[in-house]
Amino acid sequence: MSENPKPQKEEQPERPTTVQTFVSQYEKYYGLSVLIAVVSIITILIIAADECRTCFNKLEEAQGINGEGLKTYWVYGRNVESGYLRHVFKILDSLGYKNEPNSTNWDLLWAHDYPFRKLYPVLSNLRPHQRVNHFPGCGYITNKVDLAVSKLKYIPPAFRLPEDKEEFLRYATTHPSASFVQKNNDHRNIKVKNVSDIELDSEGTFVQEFVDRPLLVSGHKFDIGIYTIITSLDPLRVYIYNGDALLRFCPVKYYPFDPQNLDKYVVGDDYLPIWQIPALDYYYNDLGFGMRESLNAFLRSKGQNPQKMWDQIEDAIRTLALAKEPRIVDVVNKFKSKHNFFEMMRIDFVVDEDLNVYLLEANMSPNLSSAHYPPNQLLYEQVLYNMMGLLGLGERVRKDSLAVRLQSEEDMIVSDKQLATFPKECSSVVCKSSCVSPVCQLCRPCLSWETREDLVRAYKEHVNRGECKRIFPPSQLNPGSDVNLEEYSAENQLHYRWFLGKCQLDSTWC
Ligand SMILES: Nc1ncnc2c1ncn2[C@@H]1O[C@H](COP(=O)(O)OP(=O)(O)OP(=O)(O)O)[C@@H](O)[C@H]1O
Repeated sequence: MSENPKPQKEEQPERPTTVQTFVSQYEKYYGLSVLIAVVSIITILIIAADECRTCFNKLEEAQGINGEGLKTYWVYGRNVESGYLRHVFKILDSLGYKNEPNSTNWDLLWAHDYPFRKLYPVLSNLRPHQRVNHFPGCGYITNKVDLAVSKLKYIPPAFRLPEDKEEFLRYATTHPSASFVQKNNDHRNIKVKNVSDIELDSEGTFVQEFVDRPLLVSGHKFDIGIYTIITSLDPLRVYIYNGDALLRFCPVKYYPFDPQNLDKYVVGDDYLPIWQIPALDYYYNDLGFGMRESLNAFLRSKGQNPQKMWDQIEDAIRTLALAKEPRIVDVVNKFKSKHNFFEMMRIDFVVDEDLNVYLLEANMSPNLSSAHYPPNQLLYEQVLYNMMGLLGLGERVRKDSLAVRLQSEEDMIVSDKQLATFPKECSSVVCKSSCVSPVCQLCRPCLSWETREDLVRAYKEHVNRGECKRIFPPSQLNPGSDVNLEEYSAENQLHYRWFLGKCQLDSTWC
């Protein structure tokens, strides 16, 4: 034995066979491949995650979430910088909106001018939550000629010239005591004329019977402007701002009447404001009544019943909206969804000595600037505030966008039980077995998705209506509204019935 043993001979590896070489090579490359695959998958995942984040950001952007927690609006109109929309901006600001001039992701477009021709590519493809303050085709109501010659109840007879010249002359012959005003589309410079002075061949004009014997206050003729909001077409829902009305007086006393003196019978830009009318001074200036209540108090003091006048005004608005609805719907149908649009206009009336009401004009973008008459600021802001509330543009639930977020939030605001009506009928055998009967159509199993959505909107409007009053569907308590369901479209009949059902459960819906 040697003391220093030789280190054992290292075991020599066995020399590999061809197959073994192949397997070993394969394992080497396989390991590498797995490594490459794993690295690739991780890379793909990282890129995908990043993409997802971008997508999500884009989605948020598309929904109008701007990270600052503010809803956004966009303005369309000429010379907006001059400030005539100041009160609109103020209300939007207080409701948590910010102006986004360069974005397409706005929640609300406030258009002072008719926007649908110039902005058709944008407005024909709106996202569900985006709202615009006009309906495409609203001109069927607000265009002066269209309105005047529509031969509707409450509108003084009017004739398009030169087309209806013969008809006009026949009318003038059979109504020898009538006098007329000739107007054009811009309506300016109207003047009472004898039939012989009317320019019968003047293109683009119309002639309208003049409402004589107007109701006077302190000797002044006046008109009444009613702020009217159409929230939906097909089914139709129309509201008025019921907190007040705009009363504008002619600057010069009506009698002795002189057709040459327009200040006696035309309410112009420099009208006499209510706070300068002696007979209303106590009600308006001392008691703090609004314009509407001041007039009511004045009429009552003369032994007249003002309700006669307001009932006719509501009926006139209802009649007008119902008559024009189908034509506006035809235009709206060229757009992606009718639910993007609403309308707020001011409809002007004159009243005669017997409190008969005449509808003269519907202004598409009524003046909301108090620059000329600063005390009107409160009226304009209250009209806007109540209108925004009604339309859900100033919801109580704080949102970054008008886009719907959580279903649970929506359910909290309105769920099936709020929409349920006619409990007895809906649990009857008839409604259990079929949806044919008109009332059964409102029971939950029979409600289409689209109808349910309409009812959700109607419900929200009712609870958010503030000082707005529903004019259509008409109140079931209003004796002035003789409802003839046959004259309504199927959608409007269904909607009317639902309001009737709500009214039977809770009188605030009547
Ligand atoms: N047919 C009529 N009968 C009696 N008065 C009329 C008639 N048409 C117009 N007027 C008077 O002339 C005023 C202005 O007419 P209208 O509203 O038709 O035109 P406008 O110049 O566009 O007015 P606005 O400033 O209200 O837009 C009315 O407020 C009313 O006092």
